[in-house]
Amino acid sequence: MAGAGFESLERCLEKHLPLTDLQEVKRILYGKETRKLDLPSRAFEAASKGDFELQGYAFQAVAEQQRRPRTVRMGLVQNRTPLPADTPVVKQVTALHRRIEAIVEVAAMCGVNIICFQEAWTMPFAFCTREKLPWTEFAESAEDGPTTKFCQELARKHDMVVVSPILERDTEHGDILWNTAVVISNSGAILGKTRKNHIPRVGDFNESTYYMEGNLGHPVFQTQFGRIAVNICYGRHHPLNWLMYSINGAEVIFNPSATIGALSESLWPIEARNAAIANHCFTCAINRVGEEFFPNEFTSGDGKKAHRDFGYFYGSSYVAAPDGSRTPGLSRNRDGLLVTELDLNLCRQVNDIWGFKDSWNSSLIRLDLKALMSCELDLGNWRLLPSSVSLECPFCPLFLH
Ligand SMILES: NC(=O)NCCC(=O)O
Repeated sequence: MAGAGFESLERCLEKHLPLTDLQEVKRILYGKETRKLDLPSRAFEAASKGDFELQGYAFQAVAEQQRRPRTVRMGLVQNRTPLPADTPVVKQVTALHRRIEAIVEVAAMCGVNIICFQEAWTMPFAFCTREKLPWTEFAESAEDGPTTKFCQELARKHDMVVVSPILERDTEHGDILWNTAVVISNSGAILGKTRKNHIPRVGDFNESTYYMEGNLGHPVFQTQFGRIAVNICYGRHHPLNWLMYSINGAEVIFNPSATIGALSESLWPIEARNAAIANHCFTCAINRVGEEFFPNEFTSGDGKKAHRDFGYFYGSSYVAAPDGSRTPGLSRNRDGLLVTELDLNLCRQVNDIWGFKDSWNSSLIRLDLKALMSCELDLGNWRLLPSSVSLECPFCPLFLH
């Protein structure tokens, strides 16, 4: 399996295909071409100085007579952990804050309205080890931990919504851990938080040693720039998860991830993109970059020899649109910022053409009415919760309100 030596699928195609073939291959593989964004030269200079990649693309919607375009710019950040995993915890967190601060400065130059970082961005992805200390020391309060305060400053300074996926310690409720994303308004206020709904138990992804499946359902956050949701990493393999965020009104669903080539690289271009198509929304898939080594060897009960590394995190962050088109990916081997301009009107335009969600939406409305009117339900596997209008599916974290 290729590591850092293989830069990206796009570079490989561009290097080896004649131009006319390349255009056809891209049309079939990537859908309607995204326009390259004209980003300021000082942003490219700052990115080059900071040694990270900067790419920008725009998706287009048709001009409507009665709605103005709802144009917003998204920033997706992928990065390696700058310091070795055995460096003191606070030093690692501080180094990551400095790195992200520099990338967010460039995002601001590019007019980004909403920025999202990778899963558990303040730490190495140490859950493979199954050791508790020092890794649990990376956990912070979602409400007033140092990383949330740092992101609130960024949000205020740059007038930017910040989506900050962290390892959360819920100090108000028994000090337990969660895999959480904090959503911070461009005013600096905390809009809320959302928790990873599906926890992997595959290969070295031993996350269930640390935290449970999320208990916050599928919240959607109304920001000044549109309605957003966060489907954390492993949640992207579960179509009903994307569906619920979309039914709850999300126009853009972020998928901050940490995943390795040997496990998921062939699924990566398909899953978030398919979710954008199936749910008539934009999806933003973000993955970390590079290799991380841990002080002690570990195994995961799968017959593999004891090892100290997680494997190769292949970056390749991208954005997909409801019409099935997508941006090229960031590279597999460099830190990067992907700036994407979206017209959110495209969600409804594609919904009107394909209508994939219409049957879901109409049946949900019927369920709500039935629950409200009689509270007598015959819904197979669904059961009525005390609120009388909420239904819970026993097989997956689906809640209907
Ligand atoms: N972080 C995480 O959930 N990874 C699981 C592996 C995958 O989803 O590709």
